[in-house]
Amino acid sequence: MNVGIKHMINIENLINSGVEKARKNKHDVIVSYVEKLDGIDAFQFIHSNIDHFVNENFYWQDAHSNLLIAGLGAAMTMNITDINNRYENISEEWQLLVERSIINNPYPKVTGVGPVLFGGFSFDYVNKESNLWKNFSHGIFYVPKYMVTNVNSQSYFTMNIICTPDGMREEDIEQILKERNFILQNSNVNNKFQVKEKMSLPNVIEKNSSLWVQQVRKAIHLLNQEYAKKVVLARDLHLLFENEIDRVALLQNLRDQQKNSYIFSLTSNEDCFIGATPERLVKKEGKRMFSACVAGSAPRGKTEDDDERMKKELLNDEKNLGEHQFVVDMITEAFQQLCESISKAHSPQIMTNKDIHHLYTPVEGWAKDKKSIFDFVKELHPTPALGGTPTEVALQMIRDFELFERGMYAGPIGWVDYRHNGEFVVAIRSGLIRDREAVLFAGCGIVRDSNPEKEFVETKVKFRPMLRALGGNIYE
Ligand SMILES: C=C(O[C@H]1C=CC=C(C(=O)O)[C@@H]1O)C(=O)O
Repeated sequence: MNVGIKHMINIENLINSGVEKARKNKHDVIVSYVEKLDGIDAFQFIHSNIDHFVNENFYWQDAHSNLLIAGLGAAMTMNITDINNRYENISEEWQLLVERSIINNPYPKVTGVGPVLFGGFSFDYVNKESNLWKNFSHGIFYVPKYMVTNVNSQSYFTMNIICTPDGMREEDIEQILKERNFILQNSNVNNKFQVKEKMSLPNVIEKNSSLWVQQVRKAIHLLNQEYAKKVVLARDLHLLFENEIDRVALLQNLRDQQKNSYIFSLTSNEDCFIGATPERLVKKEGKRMFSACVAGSAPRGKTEDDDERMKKELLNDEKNLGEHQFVVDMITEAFQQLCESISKAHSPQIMTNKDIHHLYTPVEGWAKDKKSIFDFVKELHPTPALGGTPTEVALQMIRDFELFERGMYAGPIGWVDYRHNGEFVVAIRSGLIRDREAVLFAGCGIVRDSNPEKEFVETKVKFRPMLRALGGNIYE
């Protein structure tokens, strides 16, 4: 792999310009340097270097594996301090950072290269203090130090360096260049991934299951009193392993097993939030906006005929269609507010994943001037696929009835690049990994004619992707 001297000189010059600009303007400057490097695979990049960046790394793979982004280290971090203005604050901070950056990108038409902000927001704006989510709090975003983007069969390497008004010493610059070369040499294609040891079988702790069914029953009672129309209630499942969980192996299993899902992983200190979700919240490509209504579910059939029957039944099932329609109405309304024009399918289609079928209605639009991806996230989250209808009543029911703290589960997670394109998904089919423990989450849309026992069975199906990837297949 060519880690060339020419690049080193260019980077050094760029850092010096960054330091000068930072000094002159008395604010931090991000210097971003993009190279096209054949043969670096985003996953390979993560697994070869993760031991040196255990506290800050992320991985993203879209549902068609068209775009893979992997990041290591944090050039800068944005924490959410003011929960009420979280979308606006992150958006403004990002805008400012981009305006103040120096970017050397010979490939300006390529999405997801150069400075990229990756991260997520917690599901609820009212978060109880919880030990489980101590490393994520209300959400976290960071610009990686090193990043690989795989798109359209090409590989790009981005390096982001923060220059402060205090300047940078010669040794620091040398150190940065050394680190870059080390990482690139490590990421060599011959360095094939191997699971270190087979994961031990976990002890799966299914606590509060009958209590959860009771809570769902109580919620249905309230829905029947017209308190709300729909609420999504979730439960947690704890897995305890003998040894520390191999996160790279888990990521690899999700990639192998959940072919048409978005695969995401976000590490903050010793914790990793990871999952394989089928659900896009919003994607921005210039002014083109895409969202997806994904709600209403049926398990896969055991035979092909059975599977076809399941799909047909789902497409005609009143309860599921009703549950789905709340999501369609809400996303359509949000798009009508933020877009100049919109289009959507007239009736739901089927989206099929390894374990489950969903009702699915894509929605598209052309954004009004100056609308950022964060404006869309703010308006869309939480859709009734994750919260309920009406939103605020549903949120209160979730706070009252759920038996765990959602944290980042079901929240928006994703990325935005320096040209303000990006994508956010809803972080379901997910879990939090800490040392030997995994906490998984799964929920269901509850409406007036829901059956609590059937909803419980549906959560089992939704736990399967994470359970299988972790080797704890109690619900197969
Ligand atoms: C809340 C979850 O799923 C949502 C997304 C798709 C279908 C759903 C449903 O059919 O209930 C849920 O609304 C979850 O998987 O944890």
